[in-house]
Order: sequence, then C-alpha cells, then structure tokens
Amino acid sequence: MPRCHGWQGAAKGGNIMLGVIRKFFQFAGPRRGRMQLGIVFAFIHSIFHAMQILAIFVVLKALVEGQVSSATAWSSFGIMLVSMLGCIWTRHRSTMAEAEGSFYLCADKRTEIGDRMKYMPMGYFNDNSLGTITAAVTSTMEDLQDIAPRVMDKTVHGYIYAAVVTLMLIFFDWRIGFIVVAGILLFIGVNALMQKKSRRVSPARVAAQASLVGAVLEYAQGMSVVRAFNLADNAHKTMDRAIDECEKQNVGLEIAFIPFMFLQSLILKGMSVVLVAAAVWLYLAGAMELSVCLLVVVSSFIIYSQLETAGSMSALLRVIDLSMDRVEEIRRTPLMDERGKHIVPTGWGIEGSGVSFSYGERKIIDDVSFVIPAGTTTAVIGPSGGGKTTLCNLMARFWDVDRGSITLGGRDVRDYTLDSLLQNFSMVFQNVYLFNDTIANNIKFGKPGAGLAEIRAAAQKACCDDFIMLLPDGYDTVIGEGGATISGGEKQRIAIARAILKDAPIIILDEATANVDPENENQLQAAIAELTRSKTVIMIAHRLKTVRHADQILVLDGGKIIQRGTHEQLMAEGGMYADFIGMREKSIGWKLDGNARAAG
Ligand SMILES: Nc1ncnc2c1ncn2[C@@H]1O[C@H](COP(=O)(O)OP(=O)(O)OP(=O)(O)O)[C@@H](O)[C@H]1O
Repeated sequence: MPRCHGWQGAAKGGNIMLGVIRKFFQFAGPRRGRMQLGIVFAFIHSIFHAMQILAIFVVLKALVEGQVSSATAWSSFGIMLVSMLGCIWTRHRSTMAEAEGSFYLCADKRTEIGDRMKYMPMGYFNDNSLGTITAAVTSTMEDLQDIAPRVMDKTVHGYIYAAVVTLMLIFFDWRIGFIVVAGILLFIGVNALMQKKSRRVSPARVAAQASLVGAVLEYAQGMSVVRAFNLADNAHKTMDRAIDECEKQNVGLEIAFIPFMFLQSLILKGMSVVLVAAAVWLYLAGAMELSVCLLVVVSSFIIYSQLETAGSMSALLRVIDLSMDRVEEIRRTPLMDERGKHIVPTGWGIEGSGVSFSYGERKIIDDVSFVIPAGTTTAVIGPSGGGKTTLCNLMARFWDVDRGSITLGGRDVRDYTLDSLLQNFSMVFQNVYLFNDTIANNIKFGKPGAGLAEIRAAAQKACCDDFIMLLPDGYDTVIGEGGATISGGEKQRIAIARAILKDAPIIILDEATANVDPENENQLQAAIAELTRSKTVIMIAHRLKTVRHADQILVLDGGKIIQRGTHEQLMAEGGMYADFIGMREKSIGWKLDGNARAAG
C-alpha cells in the first residue's frame, strides 16, 4: 500500500509536477514567453470548458422549477455556444503557442549544442559515445519537442479544469465541493507514487533509446567492414539486442504505470459515485435543492474527466525531466576557451616545455620539450602508438596538456580563444573526413567566404581540379557522408585543397601510409609541396624523402623524444632513427625486387 498518504502525498505529487513545469520554463530560456502564453490559453480554455456545467444547470433549474421557456433554451444555448467557441479559440491559440515555442526552443538548443561542441574538450567525445551525443540532439530533443508540450498542456488543463469546477461546485454547495477536493487530493497522492515509480524506471528507457541510436549509427558506419568480413549476423545481433532492450524498456515503462493508472481511474470513478450518492442523500434529507442535486448527478462524471487524462500524461513528466537534464549536461560541459583571448600571434614558432599528457590514466606524452622555428619543416617519426598524432593534437589544442606548456608565437596556446588559435593551423589527417555536401562546399570549409574561382585555384594547386571537372556535376557534385563516393587519394587531395584555401601559416600533416598508385602518389606529393611552401610544417612522416629533407627530425617513442636533429646528424648517431631508415630502405629494396621479379 502507498507509503505517503493524503496531504503529504498530494503535496509531494504537486511539487514534482510544479518542479518539472518550473524547470521546463527555465529551460525554455527566451522561448519561455511562447510556452507561458500556451499555458495561459490552456487556463482560459479550462474556464470556457467548465462553463458547460453552467449551461446544464440553467436547464435543470428551469425544469425543476417548472419554468422552462424559450428564454431557458436560449440562455443555455448561449452559454454552450460561448463555451464551445471559447474552447475552439483557446485550444487553437494554446496549441499554436506551445507547438511554435517547443519547435523553436528545440531548434535553439540543437544549434547551441552544435556550436558548443566545437569548443568542448576532446575528452568529452572520449567519455561519451557517438550514440549518446547523437541521441541528445535527436531522440531526446524529439521527446522535448513532441511530448513536453502535450504533457504540460494536458496536465495543466486537467488540474485547472478540476480547480474551476471545484470552485463552481463550492459556490452551489460547499459539502459537494469538499468531496470533490478530497477526490482530487487522493488522486494527487496516487499520482505522486506513480511519479516516484517513473523516477526509477524512466532513466533505463532514456538510456535504451540512446543505445539504440548508437547501435544504428555503428551498424551504418561499419557496413563496409560488416560486408568485408561477412559479419552481417553478428552486427545484426548487436542491433537486435538494442531494439529488444528499447522495446523492453518502453513496454516496461507502460506496464509499470498500469496499476497506478488503474488506481487513479478507480479513485476518480469511485469519487464520482460518492458525489452522486452524497447529492441524492442530501436532497432526500432536505438539505439540498433538487436542481443542485441533479446538476451534481449529471456532471459527476465530467468533473474528473480531464484530471484522468492529466494523470495518464503526467507519467511522462519524468521523461521530460531526464531529457532536460541530458541537454543541460551538455550545455554545462565547460568549454575549452572560456578564459581565452583573441590573440594574433607575432610569430609562427611553436615551443613545448616539459609537456606531459595522458588519456585518462594512460600516459602518452612524458615530459617532452621541443622547439619548432617558424618557416621550418619538422618531421615526427617513431613506432606506431608512440604518441606522434597526440603530440600534434596538443599543439593545436585539441586536448590540453596535463603538465608543462606549449606556446605559439611566445604565447601559451591556452591563452588563445580556440578560434584565434586554430585559424593559424591547417591540418590534413590520414583519415580525411568529407561532409555529405558538394565538393565546392567541402573545399570552402577552409574559407567559408571563398568564391568558385578561388576554390578552383586551390583545387588546381592540389591536383584535383581535373578529376573534379570529369564528375557529372563538377564542383557541385555531392559526395556521400565521409566522402564515401570517391577514392582515398582523391579525398586526400580535396583535403589538401581545403587546407591550401585556408592558407594558414602552420601546417600539420599526417602523411599517407596507405599504398597509393604511382599516378596518385605523384599528384599527392605535388599537392603537398604546394600546401607546405614557406610554411611552418609539422609532419608525421612515413616516407624517406620527406624525412631526409626535414629541417629537424623528432623521434618519438614511448611518449619521449629519444632523438632529435637532422637526417645526417641522426644517421651519424645511430639508434632508432638509423634503424628506421635501414628498414625503409630495405622495404623499398624489397619492393624493387618484387617489381623486378614481376617484370621478369
Ligand atoms: N582519443 C584517444 N583516447 C584514448 N587513447 C587514445 C586516443 N587517441 C590515441 N590514443 C592512444 O594513444 C596512443 C598514442 O596514439 P597516437 O595516435 O598519438 O600514436 P601515433 O604515434 O600517432 O600512432 P600511429 O603512427 O599508429 O598513428 C595509442 O596507444 C592510442 O591507442
């Protein structure tokens, strides 16, 4: 049996409901006005709706007093007409205001989240899966956009309608009014228990929904691997599990609420019967007029009807509450450059001093210092997993160092706003990501205001104009998400065109290791030569030629720079660099031998 009773339970239930409504208005920010307007119209709607009881009373009173005339019919009709027209008008206004408010509210929040993500620490993306982040702007927002206004509207309308009807009945007979209030309090008590239950079961439903979004995303993204390894059954299983879990949680949520819904309904129907019995008893005892008694009998089942709808909807208040928390959590994640200043660096040299960095507990960069003079090329080499990419990412402040500092033009990179820091960098990664947009827009990403002539000039320098012009729509060809519709080499050259167009003074380049065919290889090298001309270049180098010609080579192993210098110096020194060169030379030799054999 319920542990919280009567007033206590009712107060708790009311608090939960009011708490969520208040929180929703705060959450709505500048869209609060529209949402509040919707609630005001829902309030007026309740008054118009309750007027129908008055129309019934006019007829009943005339009938009882034997004074039915055309005036009675007209009065009752007039009240009904005002009530109906008022209901239609206020319902339209409240629905419009709430739908408009929630639509723009969610649009604002989605845009805000998108903007904030650019400035969030990368650690956030490590700690939160793609599915969780996607769910926050898709299914969670849909809950807020679709469910929240309906729940708010029905809940507010239900309670206000009950309150207005109660006031009217108190006006006719205070004892009947008292019974109605008792019924409402009992209802709120049970509703409080349902809210408590909802508090326990709703988080699992929200989490299951996020997992399902994640599973679908992973399934779609990993489709090529799934096919290559014939893993369709396995991949299906993961998604099927997520669908089953989502279904289980949604059905579970509904089932968990059934006893409470039933109890709520039982209380309201039971109280309606009590109302009829009380009215008849009072009339028979001579303590109530017949017209009032008939009014109570006729309207007893209307009084609580809206409250019952409110009760079933309010089960979803917790889902709204959780959805708001989820969005707020993203909005509260501290941005990287909250205290940064817009700085224009006086030079393009980069210096690291005593830099240490860990992903979680795993130390990747360990007390590293380096100087990269402006206008020079630095090659970073070392075994896979040695921390080369991480070190480059620290320079562009994708992550913050744990200890030590990195400066650009003599200023700590943490002093800059991210925008003013990153406008100095162009980065070309090995895994190029192209957006599902036209080629022109993908290149323009490096300089949003660029015209077609500029875009083409950059593409020509990056040796990709020829192949773009052969495509059916040229620069207006839309490439699939991630650049799925063009080859690896072509993608890389588009990324280089993007970087050439940006024309930043510092270039961070992860050289391609993948086997590129000789024609592509030559074009790629020509594109890189264009991109890096008279810039400060940091290159994660895999090719002998690049390494040989670098002004400085940093050999990174186990998070430490174990060797540094020019090719000649390091060759003379021996050690890991000389071994690396030896291995590369051998691999080229092997390839030549292979070719020779193939030719022979
Ligand atoms: N976002 C991340 N979160 C956690 N660990 C990471 C992350 N990125 C890289 N690592 C780990 O840090 C280590 C160094 O990775 P990093 O990519 O910097 O090495 P690398 O020298 O560039 O390797 P490669 O030559 O194979 O690209 C690796 O063990 C890698 O698994």
